[in-house]
Amino acid sequence: MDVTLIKVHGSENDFFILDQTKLAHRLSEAELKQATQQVTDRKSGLAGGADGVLYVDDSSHPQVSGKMRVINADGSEASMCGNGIRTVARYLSEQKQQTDFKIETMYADLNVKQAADLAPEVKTFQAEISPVSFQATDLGMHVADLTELHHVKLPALSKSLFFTAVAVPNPHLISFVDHATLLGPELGRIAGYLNDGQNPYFPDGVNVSFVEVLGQNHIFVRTFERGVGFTNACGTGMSAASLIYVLEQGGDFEQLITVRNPGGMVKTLVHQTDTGYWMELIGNATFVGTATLSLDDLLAGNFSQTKFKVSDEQPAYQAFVNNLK
Ligand SMILES: N[C@H](CCC[C@H](N)C(=O)O)C(=O)O
Repeated sequence: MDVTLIKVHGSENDFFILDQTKLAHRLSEAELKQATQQVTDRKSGLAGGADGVLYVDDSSHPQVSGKMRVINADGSEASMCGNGIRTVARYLSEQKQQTDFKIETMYADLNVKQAADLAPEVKTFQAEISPVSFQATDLGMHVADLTELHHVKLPALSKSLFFTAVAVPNPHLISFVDHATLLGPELGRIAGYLNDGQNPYFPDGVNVSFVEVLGQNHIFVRTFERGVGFTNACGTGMSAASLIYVLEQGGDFEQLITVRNPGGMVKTLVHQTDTGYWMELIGNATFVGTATLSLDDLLAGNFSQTKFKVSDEQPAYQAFVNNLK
């Protein structure tokens, strides 16, 4: 059985899209994990590897155009991927000739829509990021007897930093830092510990982001992702950071927030309802190239004979990034 993989990225947080509806039969859970670990490997994987694989399927929910499952590079499954859902939205938009529709994810059917291009030839989509929860039970967090973590010091992690934890719905730990700390070793040290599988605070791991405020409604987010490590950007991390920026650091509800990241830039909007919060994440959905190979080769990690057909989109994205101030 042949499989087609599309290499995509949102802010250079890169993935392969695998549309299971095109297969003769669905992959087993073990095959999903093995295929992901093989194809994403930065040394031996396909086309330089990736941060994860986005598996697309039909949704059984009414008025929902498709379903997305997120498997991290280490084979663990996540409930959501903000950069990834924008690329899946573009894929489904082109498959189904729709521009405003819903995608089923683990905990919610999320609204997605095509947005005005952020720059010439930079295809742009926006996605609803929700549900949002501060509950320790939704975060897989065990910090003393705290049920929520809002701007608190955790001496076991750092003598000086303050942390807020939020699920969107995947788990995020957010800390606002100065420029030197943003770029320094602390993020890797703290996140490496919280994702070691042994620590008592986040036994299942957590995405950790350091955030620097650059100006009003202008932040920089650097993330160490659960199941991956450092990535060029984390869509749910940037959305979570935007929410905490509004709640704790003077950001504005309902105003576009410019979020810089090592891979580029996205825009976010933070909304408040009478029951809580939700965000919108607006950013590129770049298709880098495609490859078709046998499932056996994918599962075995045999990519040496695989033809990867590069698209013409990356130069436009690079020009967009080069023009960012
Ligand atoms: N590593 C994340 C999933 C991918 C999220 C990130 N790539 C994004 O764009 O939101 C987790 O395990 O929760």
